[in-house]
Amino acid sequence: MPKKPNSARAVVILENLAKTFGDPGTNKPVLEDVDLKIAQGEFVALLGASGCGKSTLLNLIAGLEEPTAGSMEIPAEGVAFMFQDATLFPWLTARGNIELALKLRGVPQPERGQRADELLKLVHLQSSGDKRPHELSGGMRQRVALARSLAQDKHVLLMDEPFAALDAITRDLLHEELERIWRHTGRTIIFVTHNVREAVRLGQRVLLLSSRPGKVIREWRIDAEQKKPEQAAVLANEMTAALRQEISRHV
Ligand SMILES: Nc1ncnc2c1ncn2[C@@H]1O[C@H](COP(=O)(O)OP(=O)(O)OP(=O)(O)O)[C@@H](O)[C@H]1O
Repeated sequence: MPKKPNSARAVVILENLAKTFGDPGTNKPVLEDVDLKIAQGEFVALLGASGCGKSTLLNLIAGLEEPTAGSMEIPAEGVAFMFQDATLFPWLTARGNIELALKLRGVPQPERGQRADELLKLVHLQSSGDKRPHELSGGMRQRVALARSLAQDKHVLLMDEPFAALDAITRDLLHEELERIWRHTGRTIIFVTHNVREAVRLGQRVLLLSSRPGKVIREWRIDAEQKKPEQAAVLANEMTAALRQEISRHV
């Protein structure tokens, strides 16, 4: 079981982080004054309106974009990333896609097969390792993508709307899977979504980002009790109201 967030050390620390695309003299910042500490083993859901800068924030943490201002501490080993589209290599099998990530990490060839099999088992795809992406359903492809991001063996995993394109039943199933894997591996997960139910279902902490500029304007801590259906529905309504208020303020 991951430690409680309050008692664990911070593994991601953002201070006054800002990002403006293009000329800061003429363009408005997308993100401004983002202050955030994420504890080891924590599951954080980032919620916000479309275009508020959620992906930009993940890209900054991943080092894919440079901040315009502020400071950032992330683990020296870097972070793993999982996107909305599985972006698997179509000419490789599910196992081949995972093995490639292991190879890029420097895992020696003899170990790769066994490690890939373990990861396939972890995402419940042990019997589909020899299938190519086009032979898999959308949910199965996202499982392969999850196994591939775990193959990078980084403690921090960034997930950018990984289940947004899936149907509701598959998404619910993958929520269960992800929660199990998170508990099993003790990873720190930062999960972007605009789905309030998904944020309540998965997050130990849900952060609401404002729009233009994006900054953290509210946060909810969610314990096991609050994840029970009735309380979760109340929380989801509260978050929806806050999100709507933020969208109308912006409009
Ligand atoms: N490379 C870029 N160059 C210029 N503008 C960008 C770039 N990347 C993102 N933006 C702008 O920054 C803003 C925030 O985009 P971002 O993708 O981070 O939002 P988001 O909250 O993830 O949106 P969504 O929920 O719709 O995916 C948008 O207005 C977008 O057009």
